[in-house]
Amino acid sequence: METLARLEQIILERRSCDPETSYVALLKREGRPTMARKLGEEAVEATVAALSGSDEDMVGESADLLFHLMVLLADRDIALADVMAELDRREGISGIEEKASRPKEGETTNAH
Ligand SMILES: N=c1c2ncn([C@@H]3O[C@H](COP(=O)(O)OP(=O)(O)OP(=O)(O)O)[C@@H](O)[C@H]3O)c2ncn1[C@@H]1O[C@H](COP(=O)(O)O)[C@@H](O)[C@H]1O
Repeated sequence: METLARLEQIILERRSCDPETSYVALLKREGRPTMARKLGEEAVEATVAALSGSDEDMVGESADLLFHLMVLLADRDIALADVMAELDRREGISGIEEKASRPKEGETTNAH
């Protein structure tokens, strides 16, 4: 957690650096669609590692995935603390229970 908080600060600082020497600044220059594409690619790579890679592959791809998520959150001006707060809010709520409480397909939340 401390590591992610530090990474968040580093990313905020590096965004305004020279894209020739900073990958974060390069992603900023390329723009949000590139950041989003990279996040998607890293998610796929992590998925492949989970299914057929070594533990080392899985660790590496997970780190890439978290890094690119943090870059995108920074670009959206969303604080890591907000994501952590959402996870805290969900603590103790079973995913099964939460899914079952959603409106069924065809149902609307507004009674007319
Ligand atoms: N944690 C990371 C980090 N993890 C992954 N990466 C980079 O993310 C990229 C991952 O992309 P790929 O695996 O797809 O590699 P690739 O195929 O070469 O990339 P593309 O050609 O597809 O763009 C690589 O360039 C990695 O070096 C990271 N780059 C930076 N950081 C952190 O961000 C800090 C600031 O970095 P700079 O802005 O580069 O100074 C660093 O000190 C680190 O703390």
